[in-house]
Amino acid sequence: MTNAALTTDELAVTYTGNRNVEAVNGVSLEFNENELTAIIGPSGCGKSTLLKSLNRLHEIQPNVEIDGDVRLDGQSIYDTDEPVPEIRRRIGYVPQEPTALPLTIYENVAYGLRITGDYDSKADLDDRVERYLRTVNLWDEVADRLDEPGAELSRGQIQRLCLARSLAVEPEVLLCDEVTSALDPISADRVEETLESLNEEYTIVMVTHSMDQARRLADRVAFLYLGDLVEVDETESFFENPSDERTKRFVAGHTAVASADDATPADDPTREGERSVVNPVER
Ligand SMILES: Nc1ncnc2c1ncn2[C@@H]1O[C@H](COP(=O)(O)OP(=O)(O)OP(=O)(O)O)[C@@H](O)[C@H]1O
Repeated sequence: MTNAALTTDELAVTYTGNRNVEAVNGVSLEFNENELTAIIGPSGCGKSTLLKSLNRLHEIQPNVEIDGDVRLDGQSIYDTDEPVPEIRRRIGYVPQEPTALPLTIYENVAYGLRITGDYDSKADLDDRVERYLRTVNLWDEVADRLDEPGAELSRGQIQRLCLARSLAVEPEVLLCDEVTSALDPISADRVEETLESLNEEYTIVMVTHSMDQARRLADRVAFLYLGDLVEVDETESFFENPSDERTKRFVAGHTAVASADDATPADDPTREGERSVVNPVER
Protein backbone atom coordinates (compact mmCIF):
# COMPACT_ATOMS: atom_id res chain seq x y z
CA MET A 1 0.00 0.00 0.00
CA THR A 2 1.23 3.47 -0.88
CA ASN A 3 1.39 6.20 1.73
CA ALA A 4 0.76 9.86 1.01
CA ALA A 5 3.84 11.88 1.94
CA LEU A 6 2.19 15.18 1.13
CA THR A 7 -1.49 16.04 0.90
CA THR A 8 -3.47 19.14 0.03
CA ASP A 9 -6.88 19.70 1.58
CA GLU A 10 -9.18 22.03 -0.36
CA LEU A 11 -6.15 24.19 -1.13
CA ALA A 12 -7.08 27.53 -2.66
CA VAL A 13 -4.68 30.29 -3.70
CA THR A 14 -5.82 33.78 -4.70
CA TYR A 15 -3.69 36.66 -5.96
CA THR A 16 -5.16 39.83 -4.52
CA GLY A 17 -3.26 42.54 -6.40
CA ASN A 18 -5.02 44.93 -8.78
CA ARG A 19 -7.65 42.27 -9.40
CA ASN A 20 -8.54 38.99 -7.72
CA VAL A 21 -7.18 35.93 -9.50
CA GLU A 22 -8.26 32.58 -8.07
CA ALA A 23 -5.29 30.61 -9.36
CA VAL A 24 -6.00 27.38 -7.44
CA ASN A 25 -9.56 26.46 -6.44
CA GLY A 26 -9.94 24.04 -3.55
CA VAL A 27 -7.57 21.31 -4.72
CA SER A 28 -7.40 18.09 -2.68
CA LEU A 29 -4.56 15.82 -3.77
CA GLU A 30 -2.32 13.13 -2.35
CA PHE A 31 1.32 12.82 -3.36
CA ASN A 32 2.44 9.29 -2.60
CA GLU A 33 5.71 8.45 -0.94
CA ASN A 34 8.54 7.56 -3.36
CA GLU A 35 6.40 8.29 -6.37
CA LEU A 36 6.72 10.98 -9.01
CA THR A 37 3.49 12.88 -9.59
CA ALA A 38 3.32 15.09 -12.67
CA ILE A 39 1.06 18.14 -12.69
CA ILE A 40 -0.03 19.04 -16.19
CA GLY A 41 -2.49 21.47 -17.75
CA PRO A 42 -2.65 24.42 -20.14
CA SER A 43 -0.61 27.52 -19.47
CA GLY A 44 -2.08 29.72 -16.76
CA CYS A 45 -4.10 26.90 -15.14
CA GLY A 46 -2.32 27.25 -11.78
CA LYS A 47 0.38 24.56 -11.91
CA SER A 48 3.26 26.73 -10.62
CA THR A 49 1.07 28.42 -8.04
CA LEU A 50 -0.01 25.04 -6.70
CA LEU A 51 3.59 23.79 -6.65
CA LYS A 52 4.90 26.84 -4.80
CA SER A 53 2.15 26.65 -2.20
CA LEU A 54 3.35 23.13 -1.35
CA ASN A 55 6.35 24.57 0.50
CA ARG A 56 5.08 28.11 1.13
CA LEU A 57 7.31 29.57 -1.58
CA HIS A 58 4.38 31.65 -2.88
CA GLU A 59 4.73 33.72 0.32
CA ILE A 60 7.79 35.40 -1.20
CA GLN A 61 5.34 37.42 -3.33
CA PRO A 62 3.03 40.07 -1.85
CA ASN A 63 -0.76 39.89 -2.19
CA VAL A 64 -1.30 36.14 -2.09
CA GLU A 65 -3.99 34.56 0.06
CA ILE A 66 -4.21 30.90 0.89
CA ASP A 67 -7.07 28.78 2.14
CA GLY A 68 -7.24 25.09 2.97
CA ASP A 69 -4.12 23.20 4.01
CA VAL A 70 -1.03 21.27 3.01
CA ARG A 71 0.14 18.42 5.23
CA LEU A 72 3.56 16.79 5.27
CA ASP A 73 3.43 13.39 6.99
CA GLY A 74 0.04 14.40 8.35
CA GLN A 75 1.23 17.70 9.90
CA SER A 76 0.08 21.05 8.57
CA ILE A 77 2.85 23.17 7.05
CA TYR A 78 0.69 26.28 7.54
CA ASP A 79 -0.76 25.79 11.01
CA THR A 80 2.57 25.09 12.67
CA ASP A 81 5.35 26.62 14.76
CA GLU A 82 7.97 25.05 12.52
CA PRO A 83 10.11 27.80 10.93
CA VAL A 84 9.43 28.31 7.22
CA PRO A 85 13.11 27.69 6.24
CA GLU A 86 12.87 24.26 7.88
CA ILE A 87 9.65 23.52 5.96
CA ARG A 88 11.44 24.49 2.76
CA ARG A 89 14.38 22.25 3.68
CA ARG A 90 12.00 19.32 4.13
CA ILE A 91 10.16 20.16 0.90
CA GLY A 92 12.83 21.27 -1.59
CA TYR A 93 12.14 23.28 -4.73
CA VAL A 94 14.04 23.23 -8.02
CA PRO A 95 13.12 26.10 -10.38
CA GLN A 96 12.82 26.11 -14.15
CA GLU A 97 15.84 28.34 -14.75
CA PRO A 98 19.17 26.68 -13.88
CA THR A 99 20.97 29.08 -11.53
CA ALA A 100 24.32 28.49 -9.88
CA LEU A 101 25.14 30.41 -6.73
CA PRO A 102 28.24 32.64 -7.15
CA LEU A 103 30.32 29.96 -5.45
CA THR A 104 32.48 27.01 -6.45
CA ILE A 105 30.88 23.76 -7.63
CA TYR A 106 31.70 22.23 -4.23
CA GLU A 107 30.19 25.13 -2.27
CA ASN A 108 27.06 25.14 -4.42
CA VAL A 109 26.30 21.65 -3.12
CA ALA A 110 27.55 22.32 0.42
CA TYR A 111 25.57 25.59 0.67
CA GLY A 112 22.49 24.36 2.56
CA LEU A 113 24.52 22.12 4.85
CA ARG A 114 26.75 25.03 5.83
CA ILE A 115 23.62 27.02 6.76
CA THR A 116 22.02 24.23 8.80
CA GLY A 117 25.38 23.10 10.20
CA ASP A 118 24.08 19.58 9.78
CA TYR A 119 27.43 17.85 9.18
CA ASP A 120 30.11 16.49 11.49
CA SER A 121 33.42 17.42 9.91
CA LYS A 122 35.08 18.57 6.71
CA ALA A 123 35.42 14.89 5.72
CA ASP A 124 31.68 14.41 6.28
CA LEU A 125 30.94 17.47 4.14
CA ASP A 126 33.27 16.17 1.41
CA ASP A 127 31.47 12.82 1.50
CA ARG A 128 28.06 14.41 1.17
CA VAL A 129 29.09 16.72 -1.67
CA GLU A 130 30.44 13.70 -3.56
CA ARG A 131 27.40 11.54 -2.72
CA TYR A 132 24.90 14.07 -4.05
CA LEU A 133 26.96 14.95 -7.12
CA ARG A 134 26.98 11.19 -7.84
CA THR A 135 23.24 10.98 -7.17
CA VAL A 136 22.56 13.53 -9.90
CA ASN A 137 25.05 11.87 -12.29
CA LEU A 138 27.38 14.89 -12.24
CA TRP A 139 30.36 13.62 -10.25
CA ASP A 140 32.28 12.16 -13.21
CA GLU A 141 31.98 15.47 -15.06
CA VAL A 142 33.14 17.74 -12.23
CA ALA A 143 35.28 15.66 -9.84
CA ASP A 144 38.52 17.32 -10.99
CA ARG A 145 37.15 20.88 -10.96
CA LEU A 146 35.24 21.20 -7.69
CA ASP A 147 36.99 24.50 -6.91
CA GLU A 148 35.88 26.15 -10.14
CA PRO A 149 32.84 28.46 -10.21
CA GLY A 150 29.52 26.63 -10.56
CA ALA A 151 28.43 29.27 -13.06
CA GLU A 152 31.04 28.00 -15.55
CA LEU A 153 29.20 24.72 -16.01
CA SER A 154 26.78 24.18 -18.90
CA ARG A 155 23.10 24.93 -18.31
CA GLY A 156 22.28 21.23 -18.11
CA GLN A 157 25.09 20.65 -15.64
CA ILE A 158 23.93 23.64 -13.57
CA GLN A 159 20.42 22.18 -13.43
CA ARG A 160 21.86 18.92 -12.07
CA LEU A 161 23.98 21.01 -9.66
CA CYS A 162 20.74 22.65 -8.44
CA LEU A 163 19.24 19.20 -7.91
CA ALA A 164 22.34 18.17 -5.92
CA ARG A 165 22.08 21.33 -3.80
CA SER A 166 18.43 20.58 -3.05
CA LEU A 167 19.12 16.95 -2.20
CA ALA A 168 22.13 17.68 0.03
CA VAL A 169 19.89 18.98 2.84
CA GLU A 170 17.94 15.71 2.68
CA PRO A 171 14.42 16.84 1.83
CA GLU A 172 11.47 14.49 2.18
CA VAL A 173 9.78 15.86 -0.94
CA LEU A 174 11.24 17.49 -4.05
CA LEU A 175 9.21 20.00 -6.08
CA CYS A 176 10.41 20.37 -9.68
CA ASP A 177 9.03 23.28 -11.71
CA GLU A 178 9.54 22.54 -15.42
CA VAL A 179 13.15 21.70 -14.69
CA THR A 180 14.01 20.63 -18.23
CA SER A 181 12.15 23.24 -20.25
CA ALA A 182 15.04 25.74 -20.35
CA LEU A 183 17.52 23.09 -21.51
CA ASP A 184 18.70 21.76 -24.87
CA PRO A 185 17.42 18.23 -25.67
CA ILE A 186 20.61 16.41 -24.65
CA SER A 187 20.85 18.24 -21.30
CA ALA A 188 17.13 17.69 -20.77
CA ASP A 189 17.68 13.95 -21.30
CA ARG A 190 20.41 13.91 -18.67
CA VAL A 191 18.18 15.70 -16.15
CA GLU A 192 15.34 13.29 -16.98
CA GLU A 193 17.66 10.32 -16.39
CA THR A 194 18.53 11.85 -13.03
CA LEU A 195 14.87 12.32 -12.09
CA GLU A 196 14.19 8.74 -13.12
CA SER A 197 16.91 7.44 -10.79
CA LEU A 198 15.73 9.68 -7.92
CA ASN A 199 12.20 8.41 -8.34
CA GLU A 200 12.96 5.22 -6.38
CA GLU A 201 13.92 7.06 -3.21
CA TYR A 202 12.19 10.42 -3.30
CA THR A 203 8.68 11.78 -3.36
CA ILE A 204 8.72 14.11 -6.36
CA VAL A 205 6.09 16.56 -7.57
CA MET A 206 6.88 17.77 -11.07
CA VAL A 207 5.19 20.47 -13.11
CA THR A 208 5.67 19.87 -16.81
CA HIS A 209 4.39 21.20 -20.11
CA SER A 210 5.41 18.01 -21.84
CA MET A 211 2.89 15.20 -21.99
CA ASP A 212 5.65 12.90 -23.25
CA GLN A 213 7.77 13.71 -20.24
CA ALA A 214 4.85 13.01 -17.92
CA ARG A 215 4.31 9.66 -19.65
CA ARG A 216 8.01 8.77 -19.37
CA LEU A 217 8.63 9.79 -15.78
CA ALA A 218 5.44 9.95 -13.76
CA ASP A 219 3.83 7.29 -11.60
CA ARG A 220 0.70 9.43 -11.40
CA VAL A 221 -0.57 12.42 -13.32
CA ALA A 222 -2.81 15.25 -12.10
CA PHE A 223 -4.59 17.47 -14.63
CA LEU A 224 -5.39 21.05 -13.63
CA TYR A 225 -7.69 23.25 -15.64
CA LEU A 226 -8.52 26.86 -14.76
CA GLY A 227 -7.37 26.25 -11.20
CA ASP A 228 -9.49 23.12 -10.70
CA LEU A 229 -8.17 19.61 -10.24
CA VAL A 230 -9.98 17.80 -13.04
CA GLU A 231 -8.50 14.33 -12.78
CA VAL A 232 -5.68 12.40 -11.13
CA ASP A 233 -4.76 8.82 -11.90
CA GLU A 234 -1.92 6.38 -12.46
CA THR A 235 -0.02 7.41 -15.58
CA GLU A 236 -1.12 4.61 -17.89
CA SER A 237 -4.82 4.84 -17.15
CA PHE A 238 -4.63 8.64 -17.09
CA PHE A 239 -3.46 8.70 -20.70
CA GLU A 240 -5.17 5.56 -22.00
CA ASN A 241 -8.50 5.91 -20.28
CA PRO A 242 -9.16 9.43 -18.98
CA SER A 243 -12.62 9.81 -17.50
CA ASP A 244 -13.29 13.55 -17.74
CA GLU A 245 -14.10 15.13 -21.11
CA ARG A 246 -11.68 17.99 -20.44
CA THR A 247 -8.85 15.53 -19.82
CA LYS A 248 -9.77 13.58 -22.96
CA ARG A 249 -9.61 16.72 -25.06
CA PHE A 250 -6.37 17.90 -23.48
CA VAL A 251 -4.70 14.53 -23.96
CA ALA A 252 -6.01 14.24 -27.52
CA GLY A 253 -4.74 17.73 -28.30
CA HIS A 254 -1.23 16.55 -27.57
CA THR A 255 -1.37 13.36 -29.57
CA ALA A 256 1.35 13.49 -32.21
CA VAL A 257 -0.87 12.18 -35.00
CA ALA A 258 -4.46 13.39 -34.74
CA SER A 259 -7.16 11.16 -36.18
CA ALA A 260 -10.12 12.42 -38.19
CA ASP A 261 -12.63 11.65 -35.46
CA ASP A 262 -10.51 13.65 -33.02
CA ALA A 263 -12.42 16.81 -33.90
CA THR A 264 -13.17 19.23 -31.08
CA PRO A 265 -14.71 22.69 -31.14
CA ALA A 266 -12.18 25.17 -32.45
CA ASP A 267 -12.69 27.50 -29.50
CA ASP A 268 -11.86 24.83 -26.93
CA PRO A 269 -8.87 26.21 -25.01
CA THR A 270 -7.74 22.73 -23.95
CA ARG A 271 -6.83 22.06 -27.62
CA GLU A 272 -4.40 24.92 -27.94
CA GLY A 273 -1.22 22.90 -27.51
CA GLU A 274 1.62 22.54 -25.03
CA ARG A 275 2.52 26.21 -25.02
CA SER A 276 -1.08 27.39 -25.16
CA VAL A 277 -2.26 30.41 -23.23
CA VAL A 278 -5.70 30.54 -21.69
CA ASN A 279 -7.22 33.65 -20.25
CA PRO A 280 -6.41 34.22 -16.59
CA VAL A 281 -9.10 33.04 -14.25
CA GLU A 282 -10.60 36.31 -13.18
CA ARG A 283 -13.53 36.39 -10.84
N1 LIG B 1 2.05 37.14 -8.93
C1 LIG B 1 0.86 37.02 -9.55
N2 LIG B 1 -0.07 38.01 -9.42
C2 LIG B 1 -1.27 37.90 -10.03
N3 LIG B 1 -1.67 36.85 -10.76
C3 LIG B 1 -0.78 35.84 -10.92
C4 LIG B 1 0.52 35.88 -10.32
N4 LIG B 1 1.17 34.72 -10.64
C5 LIG B 1 0.31 34.02 -11.40
N5 LIG B 1 -0.86 34.68 -11.57
C6 LIG B 1 -2.04 34.22 -12.31
O1 LIG B 1 -2.48 33.01 -11.70
C7 LIG B 1 -2.91 32.10 -12.69
C8 LIG B 1 -2.10 30.82 -12.57
O2 LIG B 1 -0.74 31.10 -12.90
P1 LIG B 1 0.39 29.98 -12.81
O3 LIG B 1 1.68 30.62 -13.14
O4 LIG B 1 0.26 29.27 -11.52
O5 LIG B 1 -0.07 29.00 -14.00
P2 LIG B 1 0.76 27.87 -14.73
O6 LIG B 1 -0.22 26.80 -15.04
O7 LIG B 1 1.96 27.49 -13.95
O8 LIG B 1 1.18 28.63 -16.06
P3 LIG B 1 2.43 28.33 -17.03
O9 LIG B 1 2.22 26.94 -17.54
O10 LIG B 1 2.27 29.35 -18.10
O11 LIG B 1 3.69 28.50 -16.23
C9 LIG B 1 -2.74 32.80 -14.03
O12 LIG B 1 -3.97 33.38 -14.36
C10 LIG B 1 -1.72 33.88 -13.74
O13 LIG B 1 -1.89 34.98 -14.59
